Amino acid sequence: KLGMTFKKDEKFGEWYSEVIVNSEMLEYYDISGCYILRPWTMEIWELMKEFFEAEIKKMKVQPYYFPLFITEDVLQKEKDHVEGFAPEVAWVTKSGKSELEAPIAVRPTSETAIYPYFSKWIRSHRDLPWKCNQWCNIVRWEFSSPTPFIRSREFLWQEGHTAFATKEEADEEVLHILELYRRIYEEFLAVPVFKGRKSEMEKFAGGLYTTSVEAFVPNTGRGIQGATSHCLGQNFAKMFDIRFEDEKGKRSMVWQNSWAYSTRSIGVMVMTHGDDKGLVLPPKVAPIQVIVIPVPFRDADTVAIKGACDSTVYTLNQAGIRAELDARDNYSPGWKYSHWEMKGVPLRIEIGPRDLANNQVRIVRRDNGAKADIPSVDLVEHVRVLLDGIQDTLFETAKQKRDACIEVVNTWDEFVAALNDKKLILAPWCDEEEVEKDVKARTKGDLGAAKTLCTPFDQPYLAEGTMCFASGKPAKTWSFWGRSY
Ligand SMILES: O=C1CCCN[C@@H]1CCCn1cnc2cc(F)c(F)cc2c1=O
Ligand SMILES: [Mg+2]
Repeated sequence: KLGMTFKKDEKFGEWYSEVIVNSEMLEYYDISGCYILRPWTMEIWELMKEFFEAEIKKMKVQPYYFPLFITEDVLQKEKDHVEGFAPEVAWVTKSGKSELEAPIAVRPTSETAIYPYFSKWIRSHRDLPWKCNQWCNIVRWEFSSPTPFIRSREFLWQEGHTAFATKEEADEEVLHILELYRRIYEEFLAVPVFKGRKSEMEKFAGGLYTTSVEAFVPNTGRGIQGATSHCLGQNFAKMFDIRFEDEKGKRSMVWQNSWAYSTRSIGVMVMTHGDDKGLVLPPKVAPIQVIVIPVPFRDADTVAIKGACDSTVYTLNQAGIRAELDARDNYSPGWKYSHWEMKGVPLRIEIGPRDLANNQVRIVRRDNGAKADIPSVDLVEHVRVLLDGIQDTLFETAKQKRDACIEVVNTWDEFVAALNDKKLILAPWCDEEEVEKDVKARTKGDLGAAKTLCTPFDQPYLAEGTMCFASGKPAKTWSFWGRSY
């Protein structure tokens, strides 16, 4: 389908749905909250995975695959970690016509599937640090309105689960992984994020503390958790009896972390960069970075043009640039321009008789529409510079837009006004959970309540005597607040 019906700044929800379908990323499915991920998505997912997998391999993280199914007893093992989530768990109760002895859960996360085996495998300090990661699908029967990529009943993620002899080692890894997540968002998806710590209320209940990278969607004024890196402390070691014998023969509980990012990241990228012509892909995650299109003229030498296109694609591929040729004779050049713009391909190269005669190509940027005639001899260098330029421009533009949404507030009235103004709020907070609960209660509404998004590691100066915006008590920290996905 060519051309968009909806505009990003007018009907964001409809625009988003149209972009991901028209760009052939995703197809709707007959089960609510479930979606078909098509090659254009899977190739983006694989490009991110290539980076992340290489980085965790440097950390000696080993690949595993644990079963999709978890017995009821095992899942219930950790009460307070699962209890709040119980409504989201999907259960298998039958096979064919016969009832199962006991219902079996489909994994909503894999702690309870994995940790009994950590208990069995980890015996000595020589087994530590233990580092495990799996790439898999997860099922959570969410009830709030589903949004493709952002909130679905099944999604793909990686989940890392590690164990250490000391807290120091665990703390260090939490931040190392969080930096990888920042890089995935900022260096690959060109999406600006804040690193920070979740509040006691928002953290993973089963853990000691949670860190996250937080993104923001200006169009909806909602924050969104991009990825999480938790320190679990020794909570799960206690529950699952995961102990090791140290050098002196003393048995101690391990210190654990768990960390994940998911296909949600792809949805955030679409929302951030897409425009009214469709998807806009950052080159680092573009399955096709350059599409080459022959522009034949009635009596022009179509064979020579095709030859020039082939050699252009070949030269770019040899240079490690993902280039493809669209020589389909059943579509016009104009149709192809719109089609590949809809799919968000960063650069288009047009080669027609004039280009051939002047031994040049015409290059068009997807992000800003700029056109340039480039001598074929300097092609690779120019394309590399252009791709890097697009990557940087997308990030800087997104960062500028996100920063323009930040509102520093000091009073409740300013907070409410900023919230209704779809702002990302930075406010001084007394860091008390009761106050956080109170803010949630006072901002309940059909758009959802305000909550803390994170306490950013990068703290602005907090002047002596600054009061909490909500309680009037002495503020202890600056925190980001807002509505969220
Ligand atoms: O966020 C991560 C990183 C990867 C491993 N897991 C942690 C914590 C997941 C928190 N969480 C999140 N959602 C859940 C949904 C459920 F239905 C359920 F039974 C349990 C959970 C649940 O534990
Ligand atoms: Mg959830």
